[in-house]
Amino acid sequence: MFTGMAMSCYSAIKRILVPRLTRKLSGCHLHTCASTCAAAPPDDVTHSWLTTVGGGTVDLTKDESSGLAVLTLNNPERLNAVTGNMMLQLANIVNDLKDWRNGKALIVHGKGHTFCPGADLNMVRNMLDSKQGQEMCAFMHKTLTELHRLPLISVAAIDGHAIGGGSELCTATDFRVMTERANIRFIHALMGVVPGWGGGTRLTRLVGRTRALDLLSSGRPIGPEEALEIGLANWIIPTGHDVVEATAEWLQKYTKGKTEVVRALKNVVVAGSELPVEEALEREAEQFVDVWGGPAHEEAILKSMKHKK
Ligand SMILES: CCCC(=O)SCCNC(=O)CCNC(=O)[C@H](O)C(C)(C)COP(=O)(O)OP(=O)(O)OC[C@H]1O[C@@H](n2cnc3c(N)ncnc32)[C@H](O)[C@@H]1OP(=O)(O)O
Repeated sequence: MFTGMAMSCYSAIKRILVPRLTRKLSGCHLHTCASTCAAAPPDDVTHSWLTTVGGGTVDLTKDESSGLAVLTLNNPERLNAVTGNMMLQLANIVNDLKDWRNGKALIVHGKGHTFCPGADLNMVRNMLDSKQGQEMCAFMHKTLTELHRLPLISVAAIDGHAIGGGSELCTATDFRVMTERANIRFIHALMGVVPGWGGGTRLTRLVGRTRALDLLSSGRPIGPEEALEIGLANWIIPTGHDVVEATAEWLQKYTKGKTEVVRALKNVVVAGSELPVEEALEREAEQFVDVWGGPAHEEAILKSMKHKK
């Protein structure tokens, strides 16, 4: 009997603790899952030529008290096309945001009245050899996957064009808001390629198989009304408002809670949408334990409030 009990204790410990320890030891959490890491080339290989393609910057401002970060693609002469240098800066910013403990939300937008027309075509023209294409794709694929998994509620604020890689970038946030004059365009097929920054997969999950195939294979622009109707966009920014300010105000309904609760909720949703169900359920339980009895929970229980609205 003792042996039987010991065995069942052992298997329970093995089932619950070993995967957690393994994850901790390997440093593999939601941001850096092994499958995505495997897609990327060694960093030094890609960095060596990405640094040679300059122009533009990616800027980040972080407000420690509200927990809101604003990421700006800043290459307005080329409508914020993404150069190699900007790809590296974007990856560094995503890494920085992973460790930002006060972070609750992120707005991604483009400088001037446009979002992003994808990769810098001047760069793309010089890298038609498939090895560089593969390296650039793997680098952006990893960066945007990690952006998508950040424990922050993220929104792409789209004014003007989101084309090619720009349309892929806007699928890497949790929400998309658009101005009346904005359009999202998966132009890839008309350029003789398919999405390579993870946007094809994210689009399919967002709008479903048939609609994704329609948008990807036609390469037609999608305006704000249609984007809203098919669930690609979540709000239309009223004309005449500052895009970032209006988006920050719109976001507030999602970020009223305490930082740890907002972050835990995002982690639950990432796990629920990406992991096999048993693993996702385990992650959800872990996030629950993390916030149970915490300051937000204690405050709410002590107030014993009624939720009438
Ligand atoms: C896996 C990733 C794959 C990719 O992302 S590949 C890139 C796909 N993107 C594209 O093909 C978009 C190309 N651009 C366009 O179609 C048009 O510029 C666009 C966005 C409709 C805007 O048209 P307009 O409003 O008439 O503006 P415009 O054409 O005069 O552009 C203003 C300046 O911006 C430049 N620009 C636009 N998109 C760019 C890009 N992707 N790379 C490099 N430069 C780009 C454009 O060349 C022009 O510069 P300039 O005034 O000629 O010096």
